[in-house]
Amino acid sequence: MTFVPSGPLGLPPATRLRTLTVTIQSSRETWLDDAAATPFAVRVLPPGPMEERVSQTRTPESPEGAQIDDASQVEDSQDSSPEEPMISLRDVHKIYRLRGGIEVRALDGLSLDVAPGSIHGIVGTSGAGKSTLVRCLTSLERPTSGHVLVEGKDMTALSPRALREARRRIGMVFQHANLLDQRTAAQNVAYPMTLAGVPSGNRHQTVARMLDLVGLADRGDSYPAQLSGGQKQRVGIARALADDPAVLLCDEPTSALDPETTRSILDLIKNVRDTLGLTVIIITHEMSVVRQVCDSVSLLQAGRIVEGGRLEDVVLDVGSRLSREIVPFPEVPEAAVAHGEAVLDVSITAHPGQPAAVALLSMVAELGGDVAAGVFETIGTAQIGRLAITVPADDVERALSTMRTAGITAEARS
Ligand SMILES: Nc1ncnc2c1ncn2[C@@H]1O[C@H](COP(=O)(O)OP(=O)(O)OP(=O)(O)O)[C@@H](O)[C@H]1O
Repeated sequence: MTFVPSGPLGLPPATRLRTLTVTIQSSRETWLDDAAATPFAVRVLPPGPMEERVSQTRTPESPEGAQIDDASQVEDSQDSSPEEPMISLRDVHKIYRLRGGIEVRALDGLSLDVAPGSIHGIVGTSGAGKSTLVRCLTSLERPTSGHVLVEGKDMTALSPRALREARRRIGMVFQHANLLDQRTAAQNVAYPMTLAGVPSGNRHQTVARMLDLVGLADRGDSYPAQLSGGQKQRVGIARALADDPAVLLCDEPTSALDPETTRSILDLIKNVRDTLGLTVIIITHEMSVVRQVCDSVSLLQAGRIVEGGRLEDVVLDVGSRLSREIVPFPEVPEAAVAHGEAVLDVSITAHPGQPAAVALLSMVAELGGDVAAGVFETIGTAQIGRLAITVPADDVERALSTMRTAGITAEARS
């Protein structure tokens, strides 16, 4: 049993807290080593009879998929003011056609806006379309239809040359840093700039600045084998930042790290967002990542965003799937439930000055129940509590009705 201090939930310091982690299973794939050292990587796809249907994309600016060679032409027509989203996906479809004419709708009308300077989490189960989304965002793949706008530029309408420029505005961080083993940390950070033809004087300055920013100013001469997993990831982040991106796209950036290193890498991501004013997208299956670092979140399911919004709003919508996964109900071992008792799942929310937990606890006491387990989280200015309440099995309906009348969300655990 662990304890939380009192807060807006109005809990006495000795109230039980047990935080659980819910995982959305997701497998990530390998990225080619050399390609991953560039801001964009080639993904190794599973072998199989896959055939991509490439369609012409029609946009208002480029009828029938005409390509625009000068990015500024697009900028003029799609002015990116501060109020505009930094990233905007509009009705994006990605259809793969397998041999035999079978179609896989990897993205199925996905629309999403990400505000400038925000950290946006995208979660979804395996096969939901996360990798396809990453590839469409970075233009490694072209959507079958729809628009992908980054900084107001429609990536689906640019010529190869303009697209190369636009892609440099997106830095990528992967699950594994994928550093080049034969190069030092500094050389790894410099690599994308070398490819982009940045003069060596500027390169050296930028590398020093980036290594300093990620807390590795004194490790520039170290080779990857001499660095810890967290340090390698820091080098990967420095490399992603070296080409001065506006967007940092992080694909499972902490999935291979232990909890403490995860925390420090997320702090770093937050810090670089604050320092450089970046917009960050984090693809993750770890709800702790969403809780710790995201301002907003989207749930991707079967190629569509089915839930999402500001983290605080999402979590306060206690019945939503995202809310239940970000702040899950606590487990209650069968042995902890006495014969003749039933478990109720109860959710409460509170804001500063509006405590809710004490009222609930006295209601539970009146009902002859008890708190078997509880989880409390503070997100922004809101607090949410998930409690497993035991009540006499004969009193379940009365207990549910009493709580619901008091505006408390409660249901019997099946
Ligand atoms: N090149 C391809 N050809 C055919 N189908 C594909 C291709 N790439 C992805 N798919 C299919 O598109 C759907 C979404 O796949 P995607 O890899 O984007 O999911 P994901 O959310 O990244 O999954 P995971 O977390 O397991 O990596 C799946 O049904 C997948 O089989």
